[in-house]
Amino acid sequence: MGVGVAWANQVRVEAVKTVFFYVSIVALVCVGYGRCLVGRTRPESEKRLCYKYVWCIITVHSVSCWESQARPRQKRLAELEQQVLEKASRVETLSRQLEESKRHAGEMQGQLEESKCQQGEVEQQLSVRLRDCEEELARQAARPHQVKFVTEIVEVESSESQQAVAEAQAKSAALQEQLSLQRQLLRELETQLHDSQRTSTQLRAQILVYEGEMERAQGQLEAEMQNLEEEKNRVIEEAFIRAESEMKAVHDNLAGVRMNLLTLQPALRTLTCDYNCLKRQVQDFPFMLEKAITEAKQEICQVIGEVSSANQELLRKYKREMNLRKKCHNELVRMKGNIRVFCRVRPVCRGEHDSAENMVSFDPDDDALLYLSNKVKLMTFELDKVFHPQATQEEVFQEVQSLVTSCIDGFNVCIFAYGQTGSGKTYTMEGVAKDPGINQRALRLLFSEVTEKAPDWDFKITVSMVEIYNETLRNLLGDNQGEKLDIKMNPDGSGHLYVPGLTEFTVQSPEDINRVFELGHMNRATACTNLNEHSSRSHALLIITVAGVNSSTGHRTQGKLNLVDLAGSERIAKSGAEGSRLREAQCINKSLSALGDVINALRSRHSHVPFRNSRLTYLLSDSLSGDSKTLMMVQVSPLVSNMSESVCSLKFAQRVRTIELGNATRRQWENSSTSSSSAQALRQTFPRSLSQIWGIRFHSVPLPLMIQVGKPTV
Ligand SMILES: Nc1ncnc2c1ncn2[C@@H]1O[C@H](COP(=O)(O)OP(=O)(O)OP(=O)(O)O)[C@@H](O)[C@H]1O
Repeated sequence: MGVGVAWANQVRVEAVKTVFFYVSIVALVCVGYGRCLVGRTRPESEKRLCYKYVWCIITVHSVSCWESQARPRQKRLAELEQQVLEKASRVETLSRQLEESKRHAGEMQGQLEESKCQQGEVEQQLSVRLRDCEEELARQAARPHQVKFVTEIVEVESSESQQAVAEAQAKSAALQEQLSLQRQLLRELETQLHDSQRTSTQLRAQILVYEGEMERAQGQLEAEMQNLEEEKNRVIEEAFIRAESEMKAVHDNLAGVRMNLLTLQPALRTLTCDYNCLKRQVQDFPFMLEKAITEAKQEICQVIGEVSSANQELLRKYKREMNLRKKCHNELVRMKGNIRVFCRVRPVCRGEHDSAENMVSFDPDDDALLYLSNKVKLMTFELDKVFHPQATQEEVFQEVQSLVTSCIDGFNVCIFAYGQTGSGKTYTMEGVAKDPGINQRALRLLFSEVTEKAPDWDFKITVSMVEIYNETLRNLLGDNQGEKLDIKMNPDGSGHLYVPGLTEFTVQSPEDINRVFELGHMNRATACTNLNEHSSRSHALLIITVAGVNSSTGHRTQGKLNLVDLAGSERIAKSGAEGSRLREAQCINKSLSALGDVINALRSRHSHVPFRNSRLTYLLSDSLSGDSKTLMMVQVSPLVSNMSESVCSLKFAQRVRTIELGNATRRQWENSSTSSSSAQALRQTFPRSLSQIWGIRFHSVPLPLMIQVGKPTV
């Protein structure tokens, strides 16, 4: 039953598989047909090939299907045959058992017959003996006289008769005993007979049971054999029918495949033809490729030639534009003035009780105006830019960074911090560790700028640090702090100055920048007992040289940036210095005066510029002349007690600034008595608002005065 269900399941699974296969084939054909429809441009031979391919798949699958269905049937047939063999062997075993039982029953019957026979014989013997004994007894009984006689005789012949009686009695007892034994034996034989009869009855019943069972088993076996035979015949018949139909289908498919093969041949011929054509093309390809490469090379060469001539043209234009840009820049700087003056008012420091609330004030609308008021009057100072006490280091640097970067373009730049002691010069230039000043920020900016230009330009940044104390030059990056440096004319005949023995440190990474400042600060500190006091009385110079070469044009630039923290500018009279302090103050005064003279002479286009009047101006001579740019950062203390020094510093700054306004046109106005009134008239023609809108600034000091300014008084 279970086998039948499994068989049915398997047939069902096969049927599902077949249906699925045919559905997928139909889908494949549909897709193929759809593609053929879409790609109508495909050759007919390809379509035919596609159909043939599908037919082949169907044929192969049908054969494999038939095989896969025949395989389980054969297996089932083998199982049935195995079952028949098993049943046959069981029937044989049962027959053998039956034979055995029959033989056993025969034996038992034989034994029974024998026992009966023996019993008859014994019974017969016993009955004969019994009869003999009874006869004897009867004879004995029938002879009483004889006994009496015998008794008499016994009485006569007593011993003999007594013996004979005793023997007869013993004989009689023995016979009696034998009789009882025979009776017992008879009883036992009767019991055995009963047992044998019972066993025989049982065996017969068992034989009957076995015979019935055998008949039943044989009937079952025959029925099952018949069923199996029928099933086998049916299955064989079915398989035969299916195989026949499948064979027919296979034959049909085969015929189709043959037909397809016949039609494939022309397609194959076409393909072979195409292949030969392609082969010829492949053979020709290297020549075609070579030809194409040669043509492409020629075209590329032509294009390269065109591009290089265009490049040359662009380079020429670029150089022209660069020169123009430089000229424009110079013109712009010239218009703005090569000297710019900023003012920075430091905040009131902790512990300073001298409130400056009313002494310094600012114009909310104009960041170039600063007001100083003492008890009696209010003074107005106009500069290029005024930084109020809250201005950050970053804000200050924002204003000076264009000057700093111009040294990459080959300009010489000087930035001075000027002011009395304690007005914030060192703070502005050096700053503090957490908030560095112009020096560090400038070096970092230059480094990042040249790094950005690195692909086109090869720049080298070198740094030197010197200190001028009592007109003596000291190298702050060198090993020997006691060595005094000299300024000499360069023996190469270039007319430039140089300082023999001055250390030049090449900056190659941002870490180098930190190293330079640490070393400079350390060397400056080791050379003096009180750094603060010492720094007030000496000028500190950071000299940065930026030299670059353009890798494509070979164009070279060299610019120098001088960052100068000047010594304190307080008046000797007020400080009341004596001895060494007096000499220090005189030296400071001398160098600051010389700086004023140089600026004055430069802006006045004097034929002689007194650079040699101090070490400071002599050292900076190449950075102050020509197209160089100068920024003076005037530091002002907000304290009332520093009022007079603040006024002096601001007056000096303003004079410096007004000098630069008298540029090219100043020469015409020099020594002209009308120039003052002309400038005044010009100034009056521009309303202040207009001048602010156009960025043109007029100053409160008359222009001719600028030229008349002599040495700045400090
Ligand atoms: N803008 C500022 N913000 C905060 N503190 C400042 C500022 N400017 C100056 N100071 C502080 O004022 C004090 C004096 O400044 P600094 O030492 O820079 O003056 P200096 O002009 O260099 O003096 P010296 O000529 O003696 O060297 C310092 O403690 C400094 O930190």
